[in-house]
Amino acid sequence: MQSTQTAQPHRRIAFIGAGNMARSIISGLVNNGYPADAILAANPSQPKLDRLAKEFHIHTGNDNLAACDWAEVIVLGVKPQLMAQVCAPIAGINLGGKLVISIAAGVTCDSLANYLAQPVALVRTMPNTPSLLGLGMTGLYAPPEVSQEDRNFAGQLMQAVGEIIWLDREAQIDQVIACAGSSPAYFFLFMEAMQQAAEKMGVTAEDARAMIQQAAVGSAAMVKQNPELSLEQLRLQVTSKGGATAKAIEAFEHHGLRDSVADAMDAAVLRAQEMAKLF
Ligand SMILES: NC(=O)C1=CN([C@@H]2O[C@H](COP(=O)(O)OP(=O)(O)OC[C@H]3O[C@@H](n4cnc5c(N)ncnc54)[C@H](OP(=O)(O)O)[C@@H]3O)[C@@H](O)[C@H]2O)C=CC1
Ligand SMILES: O=C(O)[C@@H]1CCC=N1
Repeated sequence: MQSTQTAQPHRRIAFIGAGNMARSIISGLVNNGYPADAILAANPSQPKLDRLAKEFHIHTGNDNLAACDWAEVIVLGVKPQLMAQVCAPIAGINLGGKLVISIAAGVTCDSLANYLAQPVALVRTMPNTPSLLGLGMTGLYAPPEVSQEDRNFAGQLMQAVGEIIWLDREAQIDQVIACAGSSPAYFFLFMEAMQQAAEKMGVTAEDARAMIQQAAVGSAAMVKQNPELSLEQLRLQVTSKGGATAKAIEAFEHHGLRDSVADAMDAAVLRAQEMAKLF
């Protein structure tokens, strides 16, 4: 895995599918100064497009083919199970000179190349929703034939919404799903469980959320700002011998938190591998 940073010119980007993830990336791009005039979102239902147009002043439309014709870079942002159906008409366009970036989980480069039915410059990415705030984490993989210029553009694009990691092997995309694509949901679940427990103790939902979210933000910042400290060391700094935290940690370990986390991450990888066979 390696990262890259080379300034790239702005190219016209069409997002095919304007759902949660596309919206996160578009928001991050525009907020980072990518020209709104060079971005188009295509989606079947209008309300999402209206919201994007109003907030980010990008082009919008319902015609995927017109969007792909206009674009120099096509970002496929539909659900994996819709990918074949969405790509079928796009395969009729000459994609020569265009770059196609997929954000879909579980759709391989081979499947995408088959769906698009022509030699095409493809980059597979696995972003996550914190991209909305410019705090995303994206893994990228490109087959060997993809040019350095296209790799640089895809890397630069995703760097506009957070950090990136280039992957040497496509299978590593599934590890990125387990570690970063899906993991915001794990953290939300953990905070949700904490909030429920706090409410059971009699803390108001509002106070519980205020305390938990600030503790989460502070903890993440401590991790980032202290790269010389292991996660274990950071945990031990909180865990006074014979104190309250020690008892809480003991309860987590007793209930097998580590095994639960490992099982959950294995399940995410397994499902991504299953999807790759299905879609
Ligand atoms: N959400 C996440 O955290 C992450 C998601 N991903 C990947 O991103 C992709 C999108 O996920 P997500 O944004 O969550 O899903 P959403 O359902 O929010 O977005 C998918 C969008 O595709 C649109 N769509 C459906 N049919 C078509 C069509 N024929 N042409 C154009 N657009 C169409 C839908 O429109 P409508 O609603 O109007 O039907 C919807 O807006 C998935 O492949 C997923 O694997 C990757 C990383 C993280
Ligand atoms: O759940 C999913 O399949 C997608 C991939 C990572 C986050 N959402």
